[in-house]
This record gives sequence, C-alpha cells and structure tokens, in this order.
Amino acid sequence: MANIDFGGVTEEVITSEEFSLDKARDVLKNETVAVLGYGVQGPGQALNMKDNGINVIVGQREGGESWNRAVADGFVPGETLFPIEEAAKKGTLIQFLLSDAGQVATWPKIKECLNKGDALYFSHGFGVVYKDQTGIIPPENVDVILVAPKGSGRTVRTNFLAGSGINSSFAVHQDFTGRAKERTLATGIAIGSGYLFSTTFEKEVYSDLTGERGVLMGCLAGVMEAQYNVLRKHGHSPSEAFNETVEELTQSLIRLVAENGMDWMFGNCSTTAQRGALDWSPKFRDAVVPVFDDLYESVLSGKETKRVLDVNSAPDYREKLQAELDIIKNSEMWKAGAAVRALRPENR
Ligand SMILES: NC(=O)c1ccc[n+]([C@@H]2O[C@H](COP(=O)([O-])OP(=O)(O)OC[C@H]3O[C@@H](n4cnc5c(N)ncnc54)[C@H](O)[C@@H]3O)[C@@H](O)[C@H]2O)c1
Ligand SMILES: CC(C)(O)[C@@H](O)C(=O)O
Ligand SMILES: [Mg+2]
Ligand SMILES: [Mg+2]
Repeated sequence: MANIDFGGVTEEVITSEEFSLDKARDVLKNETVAVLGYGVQGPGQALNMKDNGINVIVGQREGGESWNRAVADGFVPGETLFPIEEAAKKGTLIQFLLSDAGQVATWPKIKECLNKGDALYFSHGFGVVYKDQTGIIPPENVDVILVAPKGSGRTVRTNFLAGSGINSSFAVHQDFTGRAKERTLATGIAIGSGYLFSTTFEKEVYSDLTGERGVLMGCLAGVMEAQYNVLRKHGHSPSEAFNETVEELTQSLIRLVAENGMDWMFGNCSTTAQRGALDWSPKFRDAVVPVFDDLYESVLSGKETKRVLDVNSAPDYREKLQAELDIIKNSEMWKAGAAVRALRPENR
C-alpha cells in the first residue's frame, strides 16, 4: 500500500510492485476463476489471467459469436469453456462479466450456483448498488468484491500485450471469508492492472456512469459534433472540419495531455492558441455545469439505470443499438473521419 499525494489529497494505492504477480498467483493458487460473459471485459480479463498462470474457465451462452470467439482464443469446450451456469458452479471466484442487463436476467440462476466461501466479483457497482431495480442481492456466505478497470476491455488486453497495464479501482462490499481484500487485490493484479485505487461500489458506479455519459464518451461526441457542424455551416470542407475537430486531437494534442498534463499541451501550442484556450475554457466549463449537474442527479436517482435496463433488456436491443451506431458511422463527419484515417502515412 503506497500513500500517494493526488494534488494535495493523500490516497492509498496498490501497485504491481507492492502486490506482485507472484503474490497474486499464490493467493489465487487454489481458486478456479470463472469468467461469466465473453463480450468486451470478459476476453480482456480472462486472457490476461490465463497468460499470468491463473486457473481460468469461461462461462458463455453456447454456440453464439462470443462462444466461438472464446474457442478461437484457446478456451476448450468441456475443459475451460462451459455454459454459464456450469462455469458458475465450477468456479470459486466468479467474475460476473455479462452485460449489466444480462446480469439482471441471469441472476436468479447464478445465485443458485454459488457455494459458501465463493467470491462473487463485479467490474461495476451497478447490480449491487441499484438492487431495487436489479434484484441482485448476494447471499451472506460469499465474498462480494469489485475490480473495475478504468478503460475498455479491449485496452485491458492491448495494454497487457504491450507490457503496460490499466488502472483499476477496487472495493469490498462483503467479506465473508476474511480473505475478500486479498482475493480482490490478487485478481486486480492478475487481470493486468498497473495499479489499483480504493473505492466503494457506490462511488464506482456513480463516477463510472457519469464519466462515460460525460467527458469520456457522451460529452466528447456531442462537443465534437457541435464544432464540426459550426465549421461546416461556415463553409469549411469536411476534411478541414474533421482535422480541426478530431484528428488533431487524437493524433497530436491529447497525446501531449496524456504525457504531461493540460498545461504541457497548452505550453506546446502557440501563444495565440494558449490565449484563446485560456479565455474560452471557462466559458465552456460554465456552459456545461448545469448539464453535468443534471447528469449526476440522473445517475444518483437511478434514472440512468432504469433507462439502461429498459432498453438493453429488449430482445432486439443489439439490432437497435447497431442501427444507432450505424447512423454515426454513416454521417458525413465520421465518413470524413474514415477518409482522414486512411490518409495517415502508416495507413496508406
Ligand atoms: N466494456 C467495457 O470495457 C467495460 C469496462 C469496465 C467495466 N465494464 C463492466 O463489465 C461488465 C461486462 O461488460 P461488457 O461490456 O464486457 O459486457 P457485454 O455487453 O460485452 O456483454 C458480455 C456478455 O454478456 C452476454 N449476455 C448479455 N445478456 C445476456 C443474457 N441475458 N444471458 C446470457 N448472457 C448474456 C453476452 O453474450 C456477452 O458475451 C459490466 O458490468 C460493465 O459495466 C465494462
Ligand atoms: C470503458 C468504460 C466507458 O470506462 C466502461 O465504464 C464501460 O462501461 O464500458
Ligand atoms: Mg461503464
Ligand atoms: Mg468505466
């Protein structure tokens, strides 16, 4: 446990140096980790653990696309790949990585598969925190733990393969065995976390739902579209509008932010750009504060959860979701984006 000063506030974090992979392997040596769900997080976490020498099995609906992908990734039907309930019964540490709506639909059956002393693991506080809507109330004789990677499952895997890692938060909701925390940290390290910071199930889900609806995804998509449209309205070409809105950000400026912070990115742009950015940043900040306040309230009240469950529980939700994603893909802006990406020297 290291005490790190985050801008004047001291927090405890666990790094892969302090909690080594060897230690994680030792803590998990008698466990069968059952990864239920092979969508986005499932493959990332399962493959990293497998490569790290952990005893991993996968539970997935038989015969579908995700099942076939698990087979292609080296999981063997009847040995390390099973229907969901069978894997849940075999596992001692059960990673509930179905979609959040899928967790609600399958919970009544999964609950029956848990044995005394098992650990029930989540990568989101959703199911447990909004229990009035999800009905997910774990029995008292299991550990209930969380490791939530702060990134896409795709990056959980690609960062691992690149020799890096992803940051994750961790929490213990219920400690039945007295070993819940060490099981949590060991699993967090085994899935490839570079470091783990402490949270609660509540704080995790409130911040996660806000972040993805806000700056990370929803707000990002919204402000990009707004700027692109203004530039187009004033006669700028699609290539100019896209470059000035997206390509320069992803290929240049956001990399500088990642490297050394916002002031570093500003400092490596012209004094003209810095003057304008410093003047306009507070205007944008103040304009969106009411939207963020609405968003957080909507998360806290359970309205966002209700919407997710209502829409994503429909039998045709995948097709409808794909239709919405296709509208983005086929818009002028993102078609221009495809053309711009194809022109990158490494893609030509
Ligand atoms: N996607 C991410 O990168 C990410 C990042 C951090 C945390 N999480 C959390 O991890 C968990 C898993 O998310 P995900 O995005 O990997 O899920 P996903 O949407 O990719 O779905 C995972 C699997 O659930 C299965 N599934 C869905 N509904 C089902 C049902 N009714 N019955 C049986 N199987 C069903 C699907 O076949 C799929 O293989 C969620 O709690 C999510 O909030 C996801
Ligand atoms: C990758 C995200 C956005 O961080 C995650 O929270 C998710 O729900 O997919
Ligand atoms: Mg999320
Ligand atoms: Mg997230």
